[in-house]
Amino acid sequence: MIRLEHINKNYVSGTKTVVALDDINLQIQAGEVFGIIGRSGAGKSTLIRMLNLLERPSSGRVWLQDQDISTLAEPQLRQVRQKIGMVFQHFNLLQMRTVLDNVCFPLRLAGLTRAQQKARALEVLELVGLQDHVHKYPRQLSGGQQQRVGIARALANHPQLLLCDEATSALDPETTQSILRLLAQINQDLGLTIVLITHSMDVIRRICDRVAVIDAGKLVEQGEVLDVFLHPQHAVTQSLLSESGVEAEGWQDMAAEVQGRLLRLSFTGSSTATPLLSQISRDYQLDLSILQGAVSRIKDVPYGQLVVAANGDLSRWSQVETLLAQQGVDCEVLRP
Ligand SMILES: Nc1ncnc2c1ncn2[C@@H]1O[C@H](COP(=O)(O)OP(=O)(O)OP(=O)(O)O)[C@@H](O)[C@H]1O
Repeated sequence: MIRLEHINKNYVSGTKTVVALDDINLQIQAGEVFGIIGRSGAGKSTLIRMLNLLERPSSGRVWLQDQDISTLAEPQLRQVRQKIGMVFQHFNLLQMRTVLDNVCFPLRLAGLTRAQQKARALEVLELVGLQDHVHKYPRQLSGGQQQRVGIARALANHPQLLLCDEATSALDPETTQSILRLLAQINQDLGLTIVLITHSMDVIRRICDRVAVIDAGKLVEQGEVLDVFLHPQHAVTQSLLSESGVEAEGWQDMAAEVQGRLLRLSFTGSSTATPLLSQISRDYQLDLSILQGAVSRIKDVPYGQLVVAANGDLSRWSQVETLLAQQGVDCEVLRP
């Protein structure tokens, strides 16, 4: 759908050059929800703005379907941008215009008549659940409702791609959930490709199919959300996960106090509901103590991680490993 090829972006201010993006290669598939996560200053905003060329790369190419859009002049780019909607952290609504007029705005720029603008605006406002608020002004709406207007405006021109720039960062947790549910529904019902940037692993966990981790302008890790959550490779990914409380970490502090073989067990899907530990304990006469645990969901898939100490006769350990593998549980030996 959209592909970044060897993208570099430098900002020069005075004698200083800031390398905001360093050789980024990224491919986003049609129909997926793709999350980009990183710490403050990592380059997330610069990266998402490359996808609609609100920022031009210092070098490298941006492909939308089979077209290299990085070489287009502004007038052609404006046409391409009509197919790429964008949602902003602080909504960016016109305060002196009604909800309806805010959504009509991009349709007017696209050359639709007033009647066509109104018909389409009402359609997308209904889609985001704001049909009863069309004549209000932004200041009369809650933050979540304002973001719904932002989403309706972004959807007005039937985009193929929706970019969300920290779309839920200014919202409280409950409103964040309702906006994330709306984005997931739009992705499913309209088949719309969504790219979002966030500093929250919770946002990634709730709606993304794939994730890329960016650190100091470099893409340090990417993959399916489930794989990255269960087997994070890069130190930044590991610390973002452990801060978000969705990874079973912190076991090191307790490891010295317990004896036996230390294991990290990763469960997904139906294996999270299987009483596997009691079965192993009973059948192999092992004492199992849980040092750390986290159980959650990635999109609709339950998953969990447990750090467990196993004590007793470990001579039949290979059978335990076979049983775990048969049940789809990944077993990593943290201490033999
Ligand atoms: N217009 C600019 N001029 C100079 N430096 C810039 C400019 N925009 C961004 N930068 C720098 O580029 C780097 C990446 O910034 P960017 O805003 O993309 O990061 P971010 O991950 O989105 O951060 P945050 O989460 O805080 O918004 C930072 O060091 C930032 O200071």
